[in-house]
Amino acid sequence: MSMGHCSEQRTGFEVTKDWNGADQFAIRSPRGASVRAEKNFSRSDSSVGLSAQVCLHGGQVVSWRNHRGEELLFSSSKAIFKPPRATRGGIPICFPQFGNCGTLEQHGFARNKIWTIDDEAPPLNYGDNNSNKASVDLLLKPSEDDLKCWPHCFELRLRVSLSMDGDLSLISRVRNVNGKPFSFAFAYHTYLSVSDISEVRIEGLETLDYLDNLSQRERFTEQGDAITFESEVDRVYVGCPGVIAVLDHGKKRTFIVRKEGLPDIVVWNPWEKKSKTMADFGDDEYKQMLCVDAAAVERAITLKPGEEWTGKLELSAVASTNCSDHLDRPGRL
Ligand SMILES: O=P(O)(O)OC[C@H]1O[C@@H](O)[C@H](O)[C@@H](O)[C@@H]1O
Repeated sequence: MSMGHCSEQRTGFEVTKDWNGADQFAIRSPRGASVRAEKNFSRSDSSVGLSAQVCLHGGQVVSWRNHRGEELLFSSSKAIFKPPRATRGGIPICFPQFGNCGTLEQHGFARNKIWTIDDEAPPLNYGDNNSNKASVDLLLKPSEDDLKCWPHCFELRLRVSLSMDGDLSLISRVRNVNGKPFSFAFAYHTYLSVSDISEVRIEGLETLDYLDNLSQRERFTEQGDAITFESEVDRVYVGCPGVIAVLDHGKKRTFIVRKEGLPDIVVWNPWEKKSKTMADFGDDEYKQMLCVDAAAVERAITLKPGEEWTGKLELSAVASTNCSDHLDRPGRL
């Protein structure tokens, strides 16, 4: 049975079974923060309090809970849990393609594959302090079938960490182990759970250019003070700052989205009409979700043989919608 990489900060790890009988890998940190990897997603009752769950199917984070045990990521009540299909919710990984911009399946194949626990994850050559975090390392390598449709040998590593404050971080590394350069797109397709989409606004994307997927990717410039929602939105904001805020006035909560190595932010809500055409969306559930994806979409990332790319997403949930709080990193929910 596969055991995960275990650093000295961790007090223990366990392999259990979920209610489908699939392997589930859990690590617990000294103050009880836990990150759990499951082979298949299940609606298991995740431990109350600070926690995150990661599926080996898709390398997908499917749950992130604050100290009160409140779920911070959206999952559809009609999500379909049958691999190879990605489940609707959490944080699917889009790689090596985003959307339908290429010859591969929508959003690439990574979200539909079974990843493995990475027993020997190389150290991050990157200023990430992993102390006081619970983390799990996952790995995806291409199968023979993957190589037939995307003939590039790669290693895609994902470290999912939960800090004692409850911040969730995802660090991905793509290494070219191929003889030739290759290019790819990448996105953390992050389904945030919100009270009601009409109560939500995004700050930090004002005045930026975006490609509107609802208008054949035509380029526009954002005019408003902040982004609010009254209809379907599907946009790629390009060249974004490293931190933006998603304010949920209904829940009096702010998500702080920090990113590195990922220049774009994709904002998506299908709204009522489109969500009704999607079998894995519950009635009116579009109101309870907002996808805010840290991404490299507008321009592909190119790696020469032996090169590695790193992209990081860090999410914090703050119990306030007072703008001035964002930068001060106040106490988490
Ligand atoms: O239904 P999927 O494949 O998970 O994609 C959902 C949406 O994902 C978004 O990120 C895209 O911008 C949308 O165009 C897409 O519809």
